[in-house]
Amino acid sequence: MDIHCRPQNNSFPTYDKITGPYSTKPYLQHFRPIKCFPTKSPVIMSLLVVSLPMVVIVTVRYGADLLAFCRQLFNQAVKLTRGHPTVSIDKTHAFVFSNCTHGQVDSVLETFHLYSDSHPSLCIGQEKGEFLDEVMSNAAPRLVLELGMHCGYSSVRILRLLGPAGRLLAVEQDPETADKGEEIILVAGFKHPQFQVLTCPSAVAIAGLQAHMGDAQGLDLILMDHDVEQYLPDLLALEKWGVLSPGCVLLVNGIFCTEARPFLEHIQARPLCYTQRRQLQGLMELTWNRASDVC
Ligand SMILES: C[S@@+](CC[C@H](N)C(=O)[O-])C[C@H]1O[C@@H](n2cnc3c(N)ncnc32)[C@H](O)[C@@H]1O
Repeated sequence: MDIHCRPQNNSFPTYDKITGPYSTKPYLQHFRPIKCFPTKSPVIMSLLVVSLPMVVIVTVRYGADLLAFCRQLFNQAVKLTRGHPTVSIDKTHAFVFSNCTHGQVDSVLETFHLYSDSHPSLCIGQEKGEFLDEVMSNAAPRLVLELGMHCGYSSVRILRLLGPAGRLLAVEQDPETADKGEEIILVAGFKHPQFQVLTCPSAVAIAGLQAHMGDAQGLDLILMDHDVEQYLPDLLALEKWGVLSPGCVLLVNGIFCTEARPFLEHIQARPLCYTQRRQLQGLMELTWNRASDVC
């Protein structure tokens, strides 16, 4: 294919609709045809024919990954240039509410991911979310307590893996955040008998927990993702009120924070009561061995 380059004397030609660009006779002398694609070469042509299917296969197979990678790079660059803006519950809620498909739980989670790709977010996110999924699938809990509901991301993850008899008690101390989180849970398609939002500080929720447990014998899984300084007092209160069922799984986020040290010292000093299991990026899985008399 031949193309024409700009005229040397900068007197750029007008576009002639009938004969096409740069082809009217008076201007022809200004242009020097250049061969930009030697299509007549059989070697190049056969290379093209051979490589084209490979390009198509690679694009189909890895196109989404490549796109996601490029998007992440772009978002990181945007974050760097913008500095460190603060987390906005209103913006998180508005984005998820107006961009997800209502009633489709996967769409709600994907929209959260999309938002946190380019905005600061407090949600545990996809990687830890998948870890939470695994723990949920293994434990098959009946009653789950979530401390720190925020905008409902982890609540939605938990609810979608609960069995038909399963229930979630989600605690959030900030009333506005609790309303927004609850709305997102409803948008994801969950109904009120499946979950209850307790709008109060964790200590208050734990003290009154028995009233919300229904016919459940105890808590089977607890996600702690609220105030790290509150982890130990809340664990002690849970022990005191006797609401942990034998084998109860604790998923505790932010375990590397210095504020989490008293909590870690407590469980490490009681190896008969607590078994430390897996850990991912500061999200630690523990089990409570109530069977032991010492606990
Ligand atoms: C890190 S966010 C939770 C994120 C959530 N787990 C998720 O992945 O979507 C922490 C939330 O805990 C709440 N919070 C902090 N201290 C609390 C407390 N003592 N009791 C109840 N909620 C608390 C905050 O208001 C905030 O919304």
